[in-house]
Amino acid sequence: MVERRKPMWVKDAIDYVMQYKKHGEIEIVSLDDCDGRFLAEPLVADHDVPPFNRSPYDGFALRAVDTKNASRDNPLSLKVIDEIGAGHVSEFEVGHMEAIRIMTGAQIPKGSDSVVMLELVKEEKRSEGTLITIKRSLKEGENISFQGEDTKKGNPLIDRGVAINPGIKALLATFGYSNVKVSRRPLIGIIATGSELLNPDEELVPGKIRNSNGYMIESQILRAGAQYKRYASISDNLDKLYETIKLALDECDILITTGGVSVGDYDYLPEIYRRLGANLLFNKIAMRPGSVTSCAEKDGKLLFGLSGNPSACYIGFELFVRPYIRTWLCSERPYLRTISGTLKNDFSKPNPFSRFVRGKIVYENGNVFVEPVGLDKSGVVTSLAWADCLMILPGGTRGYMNGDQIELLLLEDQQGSEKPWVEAKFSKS
Ligand SMILES: Nc1nc2c(c(=O)[nH]1)N[C@H]1C(S)=C(S)[C@@H](COP(=O)(O)OP(=O)(O)OC[C@H]3O[C@@H](n4cnc5c(N)ncnc54)[C@H](O)[C@@H]3O)O[C@H]1N2
Ligand code: MOO
Repeated sequence: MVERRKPMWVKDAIDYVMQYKKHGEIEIVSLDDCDGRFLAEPLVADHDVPPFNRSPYDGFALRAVDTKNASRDNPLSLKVIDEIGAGHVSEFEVGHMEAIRIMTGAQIPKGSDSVVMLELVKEEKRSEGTLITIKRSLKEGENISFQGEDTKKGNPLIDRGVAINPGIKALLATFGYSNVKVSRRPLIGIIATGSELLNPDEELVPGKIRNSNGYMIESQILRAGAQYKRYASISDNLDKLYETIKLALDECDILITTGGVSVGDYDYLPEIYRRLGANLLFNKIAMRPGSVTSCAEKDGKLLFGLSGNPSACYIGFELFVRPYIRTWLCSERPYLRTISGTLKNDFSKPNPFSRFVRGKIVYENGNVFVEPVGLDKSGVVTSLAWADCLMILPGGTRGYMNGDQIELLLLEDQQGSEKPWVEAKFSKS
C-alpha cells in the first residue's frame, strides 16, 4: 500500500524551510568581480558627493554681485584671469570684475559664486588679455553644483543584502571600494535522477529524454545569486544515489535533487531521507504544479527534493529554494514580488490546490494584463521559456474568467519582497 501524504499549505512549507535560514559568511571580492553579488554590509557615504563645489557647465566663474546691472542695453565686461579644466584647481582668486574660464567638472575658484555658460558671453582676445561681455545678471549660486548636493558624508545609501547593480557599482567606485565585502554564495549541489535521462550532447533514443531540469536549476541558482556544483545524473539506483547524495551533502551547503520524489517504484528519495536519518519537513504541498516538492534537513543543511516534471521543478525552486538562498545572502526581501494584473483569457480549471500558472505580462494603455503561456501541465518545458510571471490562482476556487484581477509573482524582478505571498488573502469570494 502506497503511503498517503498529507498536503501542507504553501505558506506553511515556506515557514518550515525558513526555520533553517542562515546568513552566509562575509568574503571580499574585487570591484571588478562584484556584479550581482550581495552586499555584506550597508553602504554609507564616507565623503560628500560631489566632494567640492564644481561647475556643471563650460563657462566662466565670476562674482554674481559684479553682474547686478548687466543687461542687453548695459553689457558688462569682465577680465579673464585664468582658465581651468576638470581635474585642475585655479591658484587665483576671482576679484572685482574678473572671471575664470572654467570647464564642466572643475572646482569653482575662490572668490567666485556663480557660472555663466560659454554660449551666453562674447569673448574678445586683446593684447592686454581676454575680456568677456555679459548681457544678463547672475544670482549667487547660479550654475554651481554644490559640495554634498548629491549625498552628504554619513548618509546611509544601500542596505546590506542588496544585489550589486550598475548603479551600486558606481557608488562603490565613488567611495573608493577597490574591494567589496559581499556574502559568500552558498554552494548548491544538483543531482538529476532518472534512468531516462540523457546529457544534452547525446542522441535521442526510444524511451529517453534529455536532462533539462539540471541545467534549468543551475540557471535559477545563478539568478538567485548562489553558485552550483553539478553532479552526474543518476539512474534509478538506490545505493548509487544514496552515496552521491551523501558526498554532495559533505561538499555543498544545500542540495537539490530533481525527480524520484513521488510514490513510484523508482522514486527513491523518501527512502534516502530515511537512510540519512534526515528530518523530513514536508513531502506534499497543496499546490499545482509541484505538489510532490519535498524538503528534508540533515545536520542543519537542507535537501530540496524537487519534482522531475520540469514546470513543477521550476516552481518548487522559485517558491522554496530562492527565498532560502536570498536570506543566506542577507537579503531583507527574499521572496518573489507580486503585482496585480487582469487575466486576458478564461482559465476554467477548478483549483482544489493553489495553482501557479506560467504567464506572460502584457502592458496595454498603462494597465497590466496577463495571459497564460503554453500547456498548464507540470510535465511541460516549453512554457518556462515564455513565462515572466506565475499567475496565482488560490486553492478552493472554481476557475477564473477573462477580466478577473489576479496576483502575479514576478520571476525576473531583482527587488523581491519582504514577505511571501499569503494564500488566504487571495481566496476568491
Ligand atoms: N501514483 C502517483 N503518481 C504520481 C503522483 C502521485 O501522487 N501518485 N504524483 C505525480 C506528480 S503531481 C508529479 S509532479 C510527478 C513527480 O514525479 P517525480 O518528482 O518523482 O519525478 P519522476 O517520476 O522522476 O519524473 C517525472 C517526469 O519528469 C521527467 N523528468 C525527470 N527528471 C527530469 C529532468 N532532469 N529533465 C527533464 N525531465 C525530467 C520524467 O521523465 C517524468 O516524465 O509524479 C506524478 N506521479
Ligand atoms: O507535483 Mo505535480 O507537478 O503537482 O503536478
